[in-house]
Amino acid sequence: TVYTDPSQLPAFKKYDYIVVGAGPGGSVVANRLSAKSSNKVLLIEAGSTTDIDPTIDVPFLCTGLAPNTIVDWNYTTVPLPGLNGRSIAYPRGKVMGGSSSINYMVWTRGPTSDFDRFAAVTGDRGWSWEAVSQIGKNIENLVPPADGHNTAGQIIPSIHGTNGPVQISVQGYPTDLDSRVFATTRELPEFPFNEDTSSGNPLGISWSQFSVGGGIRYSSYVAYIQPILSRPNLDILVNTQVTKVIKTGTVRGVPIFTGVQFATSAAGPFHTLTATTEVILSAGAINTPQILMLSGIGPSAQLSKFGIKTLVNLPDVGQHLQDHVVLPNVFTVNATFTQDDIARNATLIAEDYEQWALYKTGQFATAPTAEIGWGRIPANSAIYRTVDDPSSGPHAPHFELQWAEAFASFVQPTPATGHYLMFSSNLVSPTSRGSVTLTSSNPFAFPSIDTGFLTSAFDIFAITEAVKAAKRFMAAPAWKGYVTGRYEGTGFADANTDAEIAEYARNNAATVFHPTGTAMMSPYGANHGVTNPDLTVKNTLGLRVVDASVFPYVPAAHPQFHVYVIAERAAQLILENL
Ligand SMILES: Cc1cc2nc3c(=O)[nH]c(=O)nc-3n(C[C@H](O)[C@H](O)[C@H](O)COP(=O)(O)OP(=O)(O)OC[C@H]3O[C@@H](n4cnc5c(N)ncnc54)[C@H](O)[C@@H]3O)c2cc1C
Repeated sequence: TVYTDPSQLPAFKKYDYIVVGAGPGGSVVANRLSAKSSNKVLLIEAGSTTDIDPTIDVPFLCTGLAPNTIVDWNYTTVPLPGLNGRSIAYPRGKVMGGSSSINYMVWTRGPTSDFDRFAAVTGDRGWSWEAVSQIGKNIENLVPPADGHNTAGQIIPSIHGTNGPVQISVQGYPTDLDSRVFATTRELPEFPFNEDTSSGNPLGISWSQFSVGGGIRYSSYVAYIQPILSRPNLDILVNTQVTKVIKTGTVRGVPIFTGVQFATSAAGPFHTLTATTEVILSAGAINTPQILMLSGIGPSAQLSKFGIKTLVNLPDVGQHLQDHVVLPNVFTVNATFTQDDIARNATLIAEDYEQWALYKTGQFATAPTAEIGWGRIPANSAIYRTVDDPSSGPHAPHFELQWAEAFASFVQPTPATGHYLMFSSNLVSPTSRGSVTLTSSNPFAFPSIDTGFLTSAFDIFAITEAVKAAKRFMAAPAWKGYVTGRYEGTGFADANTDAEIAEYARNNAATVFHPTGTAMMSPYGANHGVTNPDLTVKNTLGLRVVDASVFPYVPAAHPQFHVYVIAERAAQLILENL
């Protein structure tokens, strides 16, 4: 049953598990635990059902879902020193499916060494690539792209699953841009073609894969919750924010946290419920640490500042926030049609929408970004004289390259005329780390988010190298006559020296929306970290975190796949314990 207000919950109902948050983490856990009919599961989500915005389903319209919408938490960061003091929008999905309902649907698996590093730093081989790769495959259902084109040579089907809940597909409707990108891979040996960057060795350039199937977005809601709405042992409570977890007892001095408090506004009323077995926090990398701290689980110095009694002193709650930096480099192009023309033409939008609504085909049935590439800074770079390579291994990327046939900027509005190509340089192995801290003991007050972007020597070096790589790429013969210049409005046209490129990066960079690490895993018994390798919260009982907060390092990839992986394994661990 889906309840839209806490007052609707029948008083007699008891739950074995209460899952907080319906993003990829919470959706998977709620599904897998309720697959066993004797488990009674309650899933609580702060946002509403997805029908609040029908464009959620439309892949092409993803960029309109945030910031400043009803399906976004509408956070902004603090002024970021590395971005010349700019505060940036920090979208997080607030709707069933969480951020997977508003994300850009890019589907990537990181390098094998990322998972092996998780295993190494947690002391749990269960997180190694070898151990999780089958779990990952079982999540996927590879289907044809929306235009049904032959994808031979654009993906290696044998490494993907075909029976899992999340439909994935190669980008649809190839364009001129695609031919030029792949022509460049033949012209410049520095940028090799990689038939499938999800193989565990992502280096090189490939067709993009998306969590899109049959022309619609496959969010965690569509994949994991919608198909099981009729399960009698699963209840879902939407529009309701969990304000803290509650200590319900103690075993040999260890506090049990199986209670939750929730409300729809700061004015209350505040309701409570106790799970008979476990509470699973899947509120995402910003809200999970906020809930922990509001509950008295976190750095005691910070908690006492807001009059919150420390029940479990865990200094790393909210710390070690790691995210990827996006820097959209805009080129002007000699074209008669780019995606810019769609945004400027209401008739075209209406037509494309109608085609999508009727047939789930056409421009709107595919995501707006095109190819994807992953690269490393040269091994003989000067930076290595002072800094160790922060990547997880020799096949792990430092930066990502991504194309779209349109203007894109986080600081400039789209110009009313002209045709553009966006070629972003993203930093995916940052050494900078930030934090999520409380601003108040009021659970409805926004936490303070500091991403720490571009505050380390390595990060500014790597983003500068990534811009230079993008420039070399676009100087290949394949772009002759098409690319007419670098866009002036963002300062890109004048970013020539390393110092100028660094300044241009500080003025234009934003987030790829991949926060992780704020409840990071560490070995059992370690006095750092927040969660154990089985994702239980240290020095507690009955409480687990299953979401992007637990990664000790941000994956060098778009992370949704990785969140599904940790959630599938977490569900296995919970079920095995019974
Ligand atoms: C704009 C955007 C674009 C992105 N693009 C991509 C992409 O192309 N590819 C990719 O791989 N990744 C992408 N990501 C990242 C990816 O979506 C996230 O890593 C992933 O969704 C994280 O899953 P999660 O379960 O940890 O948290 P979330 O998906 O954020 O889910 C958390 C859920 O918990 C709910 N919640 C929070 N607090 C409470 C509370 N107190 N009580 C009740 N419920 C609560 C939230 O409303 C939300 O529904 C993008 C993210 C965004 C925001």
